[in-house]
Amino acid sequence: MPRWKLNTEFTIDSAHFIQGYDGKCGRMHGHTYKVRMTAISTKLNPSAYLKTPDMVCDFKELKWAAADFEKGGLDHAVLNEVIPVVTTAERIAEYLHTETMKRLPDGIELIVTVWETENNWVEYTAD
Ligand SMILES: Nc1nc2c(c(=O)[nH]1)N=C([C@H](O)[C@H](O)COP(=O)(O)OP(=O)(O)OP(=O)(O)O)CN2
Ligand SMILES: [Zn+2]
Repeated sequence: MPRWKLNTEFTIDSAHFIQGYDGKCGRMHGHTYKVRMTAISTKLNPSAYLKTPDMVCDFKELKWAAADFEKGGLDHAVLNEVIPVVTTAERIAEYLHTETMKRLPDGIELIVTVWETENNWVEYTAD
């Protein structure tokens, strides 16, 4: 069976602190998070901009979080004010997965990878 693996990467500059963390990460600080979205599908779909079934999904739908906070994304947001759970990289990846899946056609497997620093990253998939 054919299988497409669509990838896009973007960055989000944002502030956060980890509630309950007994150390420096418990204080407000910032990261340039790098995010990779991997969308896997065995069929192609139409999109809001292309009515024929020729995309896994539109890259635009995978990159919504890269937009400015005031335009619905997470760039230049205080993550603690947006994400309703503790803002570890693990939970940020889970949140991005949940919110992105709402924007995608059915039948897509999504993998979200979030780098908090160059050397620290997490990968999230919902099974
Ligand atoms: N499993 C996780 N561990 C930590 C997370 C996380 O999201 N998941 N987050 C943090 C903090 O947000 C912190 O900002 C990161 O700190 P740290 O890894 O210490 O990064 P530094 O670049 O400052 O590293 P140094 O070794 O202190 O220079 C912590 N842990
Ligand atoms: Zn941090």
